[in-house]
Amino acid sequence: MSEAVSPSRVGSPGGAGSSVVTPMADSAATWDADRSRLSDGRRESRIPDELRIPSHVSATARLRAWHRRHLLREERAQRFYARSRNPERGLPVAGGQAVAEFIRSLLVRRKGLALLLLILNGLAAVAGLIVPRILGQLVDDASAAGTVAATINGLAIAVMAIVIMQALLTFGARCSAAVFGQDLLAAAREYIVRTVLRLPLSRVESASSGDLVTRVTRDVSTMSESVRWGLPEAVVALITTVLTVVAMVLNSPLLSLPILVSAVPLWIAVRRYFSHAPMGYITEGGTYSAINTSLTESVEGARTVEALGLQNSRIALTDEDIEESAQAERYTMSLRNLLFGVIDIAYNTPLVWTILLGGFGYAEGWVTLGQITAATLYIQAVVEPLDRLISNVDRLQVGVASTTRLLGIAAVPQDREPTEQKPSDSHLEGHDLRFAYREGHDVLHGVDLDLVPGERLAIVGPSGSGKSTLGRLLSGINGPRTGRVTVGQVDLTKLPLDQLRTEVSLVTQEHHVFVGTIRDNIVLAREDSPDEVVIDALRTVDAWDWVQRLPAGLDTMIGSGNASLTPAQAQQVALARLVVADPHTLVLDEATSLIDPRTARHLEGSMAALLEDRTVVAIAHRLHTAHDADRIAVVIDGKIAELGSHDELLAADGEYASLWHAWTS
Ligand SMILES: Nc1ncnc2c1ncn2[C@@H]1O[C@H](COP(=O)(O)OP(=O)(O)OP(=O)(O)O)[C@@H](O)[C@H]1O
Repeated sequence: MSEAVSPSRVGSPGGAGSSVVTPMADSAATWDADRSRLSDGRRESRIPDELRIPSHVSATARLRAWHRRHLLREERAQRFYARSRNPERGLPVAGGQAVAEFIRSLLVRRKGLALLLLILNGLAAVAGLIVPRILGQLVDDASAAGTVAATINGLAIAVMAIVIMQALLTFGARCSAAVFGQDLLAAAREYIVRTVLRLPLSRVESASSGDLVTRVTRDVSTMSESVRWGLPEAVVALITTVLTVVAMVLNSPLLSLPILVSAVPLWIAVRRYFSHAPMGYITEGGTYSAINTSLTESVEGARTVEALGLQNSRIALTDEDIEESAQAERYTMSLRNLLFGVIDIAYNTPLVWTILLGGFGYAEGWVTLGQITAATLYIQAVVEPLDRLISNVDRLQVGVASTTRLLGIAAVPQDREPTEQKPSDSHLEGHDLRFAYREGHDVLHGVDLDLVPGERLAIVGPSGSGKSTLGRLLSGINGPRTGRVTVGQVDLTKLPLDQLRTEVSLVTQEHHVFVGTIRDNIVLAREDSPDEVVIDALRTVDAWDWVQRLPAGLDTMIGSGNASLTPAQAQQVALARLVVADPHTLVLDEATSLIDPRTARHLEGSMAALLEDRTVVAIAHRLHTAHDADRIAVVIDGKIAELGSHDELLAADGEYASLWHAWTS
């Protein structure tokens, strides 16, 4: 007699083997979608041949070709950006206003530290600006007849004292910047962790895991880098630059004309850069997510890739992703090159003009030698902070792009609105349940189900008929499109998640083992559970024997990089976790299918005590599970076609009866 009982699986390899079929079919669909992604032109990574720059052409032709390529990359970045802003296509990207509000909220709470940072940097910058002025005075005094050596010595000592003071102020400013940056970073990280943890499960599942992982790893580290270093450095550089220019004007308005004039092209270049860079960097981040998504899919589906011979298409897909990312990086690189080119010209030319203008002004008696000296020193002095300002602003742009992606996670709409309502009892009821994974494609069509507290209901039906979807709705993972699932008259979607899990829990084949001790893994839902409760739970699921044989017993570290558990043991740990959580209703979706049939029957036997007095909805893939149930719901094409006890359904001689006869014959 076959153990495989889901009607569509009758005749397919039974037991654990059958569980491989569905994932492979699902994965094949994903791979097919990937292949069509390759062929439908959405991926457009390569630069067309006509835009390739031939080797022996004139400089103007090269410049024109470079410009055409730049425009082409810009167009592609715009298209990629538009796609990534579409919330239907995975995790959204936040707008500039949300980023500004986020940064403002971080800064407002650290006003004191931010002010100290500004004051110290301002004083250090002012100290640095006094030195050229004194040196200019020194030149004037030295060139004037009759200046006594004591005056010159006094000025030299003043320069030394100011340089020492500036060094101390700079040191203090850098220390406060580091503290400020670390504090901001910690706050930002806490915010991200909180945000990710409150993501609705239904949205996490529909988002690409590669994208989510890229956001919480690369984007967090990029944002941190720019917050820790980019922001304080940019503030310091900005203060120094502004004060240097002010000092130049105070020293000689005439000699500051060249630097003021060169600010115009610089302003234009910076504006142009700012209007394009955010999109470029967001696109760049999106392409990293795409690479991670393809790689994650390939690694997770390695068996399917091998079984279906998809290696070449996976490699081609990853190549396309990498090429697309390279093009996005080249686009932002050309934006930077353009900006830095203009900056180089903008601050080298004024030096020449200042000296020329200074010579002319000196001859005309408009300026002194000291003013010319101070002006040239100021121009030299403005180069370094200006350079730092621009490169840190660029770093901030990358950080802002990452922040928009991180805040995009927070923009994911919630799928439930928790209220204070408390269920009056443990009566679970579903009424007129309709649900669609894709708009306009309902997979449940008005299901009504009234569970009697304490009953055991088995759901059977062909593959794809909607059994698991119904299970997800009954356990509150997804909210129905229409209708309500209530426990004690309260909608499941109106219960806070931690309360929901003590009312009803879904148990699936995905039994995750977290890194930690066996005890940690079991007390997740009720962290203060004593060891006796943990051991009882392990006994209930028949796991205590093997756990106590482990060298460290309950303290044995499991999860990635530690002692590995067999699938059956991992499932037992997951079930023990559930025993401790103690919900009054359990939805079991293939909960025992990975365990070999004998162990499964044994486990089901030992779970009888747990299941007693609880409402159990078992999505049944072995007909004996259905046979033992109080009632059986036969789901066909998203509707309950039959509902009744084993005997009643056999007597009715419908779908269930024919399944049963096929299984027992
Ligand atoms: N995440 C999803 N996104 C889109 N469609 C989905 C998703 N999950 C399930 N579906 C579709 O919804 C329908 C019902 O699926 P469901 O998994 O509920 O059926 P099932 O009866 O549990 O099947 P099986 O016994 O094979 O697990 C199927 O057509 C399936 O392809």
